[in-house]
Amino acid sequence: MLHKGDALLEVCDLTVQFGGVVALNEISLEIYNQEILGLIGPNGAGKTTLFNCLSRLYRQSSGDILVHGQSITPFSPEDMAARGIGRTFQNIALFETMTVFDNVLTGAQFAMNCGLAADIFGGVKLRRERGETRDRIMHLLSLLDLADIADHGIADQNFAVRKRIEFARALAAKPSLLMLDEPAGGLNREEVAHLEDLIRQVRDQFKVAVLLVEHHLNLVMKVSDRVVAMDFGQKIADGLPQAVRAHPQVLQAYLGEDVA
Ligand SMILES: Nc1ncnc2c1ncn2[C@@H]1O[C@H](COP(=O)(O)OP(=O)(O)OP(=O)(O)O)[C@@H](O)[C@H]1O
Repeated sequence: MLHKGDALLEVCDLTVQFGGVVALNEISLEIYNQEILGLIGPNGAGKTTLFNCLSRLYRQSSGDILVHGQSITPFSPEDMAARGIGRTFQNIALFETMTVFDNVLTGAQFAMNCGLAADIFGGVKLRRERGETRDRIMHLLSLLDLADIADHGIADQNFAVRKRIEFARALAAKPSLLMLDEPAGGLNREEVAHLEDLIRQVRDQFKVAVLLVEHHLNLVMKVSDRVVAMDFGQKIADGLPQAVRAHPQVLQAYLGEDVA
């Protein structure tokens, strides 16, 4: 049984306003160690705003976010990786001129808080010579079925492969929470099934908690230990996937969409 004291991350009465638009309205939720939390909600519910606030790309108007009980309000996005919060992006931003291996290596550099791009590029050769980092990255690449293309460039890789590379890069930073922003976007049915296995495998092997923001409801319901549903910037349900799926306010929010 999970207790509040075990929370890895706590969102406390968080409000975000863009001019007159209240994107998040006093939302509170917790993420526990090594749990997979799915975050769902129709368009405009506030999922991306919350995600960006957790990454410190956005600043809240009021409320707080705690990681291991400590407020992350003063931190920058670069600080977050060093504090064990990793993320992937909806629109993949990989370094096009670098190899697959070196792209993943940049994630390991973030973990060491070498946030500046200059440090990353300057440090690549040095890092590469360090056996432990290399072995760890090769292990990650194997797990993600990328080992065979470790020395290949990014430019030739298709969308699904790029997503796995981004996944590997986020894990290279040794996060305790991995935030996945619509990882199923643009994937076919087979690739989504693979992603489902991958998310569980990653949680089990790397002992990370996972926050999964996703429109693909079947994936969320299958893979998550717990699901939080949002609508109009508020939390409308929080519980086991089947209970959230059947929740009247969730059904109402998704009226006309295939949630049941
Ligand atoms: N940068 C911004 N400036 C102004 N309004 C914004 C900004 N970002 C989000 N919003 C507004 O905040 C509300 C929540 O948007 P958000 O993108 O967080 O929802 P979402 O649940 O991620 O939606 P989607 O599933 O379509 O990505 C919406 O009304 C949106 O128009």
